[in-house]
Amino acid sequence: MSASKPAARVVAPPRPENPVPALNGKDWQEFTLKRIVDVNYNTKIFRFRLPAGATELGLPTASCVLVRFQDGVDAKGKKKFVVRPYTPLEDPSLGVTGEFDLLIKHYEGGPMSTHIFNMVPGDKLQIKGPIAKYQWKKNETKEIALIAGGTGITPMLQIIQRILSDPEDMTRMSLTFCNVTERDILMRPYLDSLQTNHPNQFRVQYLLEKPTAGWNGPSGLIRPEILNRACPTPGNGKVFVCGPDGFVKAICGNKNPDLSQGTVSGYLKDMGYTENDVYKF
Ligand SMILES: Cc1cc2nc3c(=O)[nH]c(=O)nc-3n(C[C@H](O)[C@H](O)[C@H](O)COP(=O)(O)OP(=O)(O)OC[C@H]3O[C@@H](n4cnc5c(N)ncnc54)[C@H](O)[C@@H]3O)c2cc1C
Repeated sequence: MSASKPAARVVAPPRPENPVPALNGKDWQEFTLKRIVDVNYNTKIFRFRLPAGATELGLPTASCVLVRFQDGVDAKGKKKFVVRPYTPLEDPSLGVTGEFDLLIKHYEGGPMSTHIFNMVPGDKLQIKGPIAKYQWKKNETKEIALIAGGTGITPMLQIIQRILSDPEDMTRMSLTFCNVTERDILMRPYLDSLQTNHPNQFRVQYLLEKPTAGWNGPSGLIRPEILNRACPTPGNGKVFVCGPDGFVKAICGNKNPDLSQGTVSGYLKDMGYTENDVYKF
């Protein structure tokens, strides 16, 4: 990929000079669901309205939020809550949209995803944050690889959008998006359009575990040959990894139980990458 900046950019209106963030890091706040957008057979986008006065959600890239709903009371009459982390789909601080999106996959019997899938526009959800995961700094490296499995695409989207929206950020990105079948690929038209509009800066490869007839991309499980195609050479860029535990474990080893990064193991270690080269979401 060449370093020249393409003309077309991610559609993001300019950030106001004095942004007012909705999130304050400590309080649970209620956000009203505005719209639901179908993505595929098990995943939808839930679009929430920012509260009056806020111009952005207030997330550093890349961060997640905590979501909760009350699930009855305990024996002492104290409220019980189900709490889960989610990664807003795009970085709302990129522009004044008055709203933000959560991309959520439904897990059969999963309390939070079932609760959210039962919501209708006008319903409210309690959200707290942000929880900063990785503090992206423009041009901190020339090249990055983003390796995502399933809904692990969400923090990658924050990084991609942050970089493509900043005319001064020349970082080149390679996304490897791994899914079970073709219909599991989330946001594919959007990702393809980014590749078309930013050919010098963004490329995507899809890997399917169980491809159907006619699939002419790579198939099988993630493995060094696929990673080799995507990753900068060790020491020359960063590799971001996000997905189910078994996926992350095979690629670079899981995070520690206290959620610190831990050492790099798995394929990336075998390929020569160290803790400096890898970030696990
Ligand atoms: C930092 C972080 C950010 C996240 N961001 C998102 C996001 O943007 N969108 C999104 O849809 N989810 C995201 N998740 C997962 C989310 O927090 C919940 O775990 C998920 O929605 C299931 O919650 P639940 O209460 O419905 O089901 P649970 O009762 O928690 O789980 C139901 C079943 O699904 C399985 N399961 C749960 N989560 C996963 C997973 N990620 N991969 C594979 N199997 C899983 C469980 O093992 C269980 O069998 C994120 C998780 C983390 C840790």
